[in-house]
Amino acid sequence: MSRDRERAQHEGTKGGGTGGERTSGAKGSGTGGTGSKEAKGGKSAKHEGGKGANGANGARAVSVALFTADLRLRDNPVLHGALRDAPEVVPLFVVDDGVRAAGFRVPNRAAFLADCLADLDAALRERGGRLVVARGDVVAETCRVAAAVGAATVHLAADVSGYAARREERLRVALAADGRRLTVHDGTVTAVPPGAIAPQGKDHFAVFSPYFRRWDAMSLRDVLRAPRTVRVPEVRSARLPTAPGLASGTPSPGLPEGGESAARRRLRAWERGPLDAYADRHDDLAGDATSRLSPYLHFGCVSANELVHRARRHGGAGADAFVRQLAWRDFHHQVLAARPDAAHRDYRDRRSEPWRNTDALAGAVTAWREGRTGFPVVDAAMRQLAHEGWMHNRGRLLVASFLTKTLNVHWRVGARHFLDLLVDGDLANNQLNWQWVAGTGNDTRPNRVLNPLSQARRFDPRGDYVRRWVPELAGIEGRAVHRPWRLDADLDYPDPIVEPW
Ligand SMILES: Cc1cc2nc3c(=O)[nH]c(=O)nc-3n(C[C@H](O)[C@H](O)[C@H](O)COP(=O)(O)OP(=O)(O)OC[C@H]3O[C@@H](n4cnc5c(N)ncnc54)[C@H](O)[C@@H]3O)c2cc1C
Repeated sequence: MSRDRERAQHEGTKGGGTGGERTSGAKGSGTGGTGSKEAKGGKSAKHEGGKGANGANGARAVSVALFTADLRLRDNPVLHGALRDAPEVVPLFVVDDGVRAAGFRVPNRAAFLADCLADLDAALRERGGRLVVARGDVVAETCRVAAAVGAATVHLAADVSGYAARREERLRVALAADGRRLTVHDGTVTAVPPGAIAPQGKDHFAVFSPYFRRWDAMSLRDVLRAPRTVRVPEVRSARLPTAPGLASGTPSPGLPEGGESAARRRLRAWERGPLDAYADRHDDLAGDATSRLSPYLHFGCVSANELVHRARRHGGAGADAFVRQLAWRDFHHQVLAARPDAAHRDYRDRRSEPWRNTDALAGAVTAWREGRTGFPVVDAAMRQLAHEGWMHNRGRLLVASFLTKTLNVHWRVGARHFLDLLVDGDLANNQLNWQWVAGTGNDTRPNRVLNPLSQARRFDPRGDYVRRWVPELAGIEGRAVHRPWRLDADLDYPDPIVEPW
């Protein structure tokens, strides 16, 4: 049975709506979906007596909330579940060697992560607790901490990548071997859990529109309050990591501040400001009219579930359009959950053009990376990425089209560069959006090529976005900035690397 099917079957075993949880462990079935009832009758009793873990005999009862992509106190089913289980909780973050080894810890996301952890620790301290930090293999470290405090249960968010699936399985087996349980919470990372909705006889939706119809009709779980107090038992903790301690290299200068507090400030400003005009303005490159919540969603500083609830309450065309974008996020997550290899392999290839040899195009790829293609709107977007670790969605679409459709360079080359820089760099959203643009994903128009010039005229009609990011062209007024090759001016700006069309 696929992971999603299994999850779907057990969806709602506890918690209902989109917030199911699966507990497994002690009895040793080794697979998920045993349901909390069965697991509670398991070997955990051994710990109640043996290690003084559980409250039944009057001893201390402890559980572990393992934070991963849910670095928040509000609306966090993992923390909520751990606190429901036991009066004392270890809020644990493991600086995971596996993430670093896979090349996913890069300076921009490391800087953001360091902010998130500091903010989470401060929020826990306000509530009488603190964040416990460990370093090393996430499974070994979690088991070590659970054993040190005599925890019967570890709580974890369900997540979709192949790495997350392996982590969950390894943790389940290792904890069960030690007589402990793992409870996995759906609806923590996404609003609607992957697999909760699927077409008849299939494990995921490959097309967005029918997915959205079902997604929109789902009743979401209620938003959970942040706990008032968190009691943490005595346990050794490493120091809070700093950005340089998480990844070497210099972060981009214009990164946003990470953490749940910063996410709440951004959310409030977004709701008071651009949200109402989002339906009309979200494609305006210079307008800064999108939420910029993507890094906070990626690290779980705010939950997608809460954002959907709040937007629906807010109402209006802007909020509806915003909810639809959040559904795109869930859509890509359910594809990756069902097809983890889509992170690296074509989901399906319907392109008419073959890929070109990247070595032969090394100069063009470097120009693309550095924002020196000679197409101002492409270069502006690439320079925004380098400076802010973030790029406007319209920019992402057109630079990805330029690389994969105009230069015919494989999408993996562009996706890797994005993952190296994006502070919201996310395996599901990044790889599957790249595939969508490249014509190997779910796009219904696989051979569509975005023309940089017409895109620029449409989405940067006055040229403000280009002038903001390409200082060599800052003196050119109006939309003429989009075609510098037509100007009779001595500009320190490259000629187009391909013939403009
Ligand atoms: C080639 C390419 C690569 C991308 N890589 C990533 C990535 O690594 N991480 C990432 O979070 N998004 C990625 N996106 C999707 C999208 O560009 C960003 O989510 C969006 O620009 C973030 O800005 P925002 O928070 O202001 O978005 P808003 O417009 O305010 O949208 C709200 C939220 O909806 C979600 N969302 C919006 N558009 C999309 C979309 N097309 N697909 C999935 N979710 C979406 C995001 O979580 C976003 O924060 C990529 C898109 C493309 C075309």
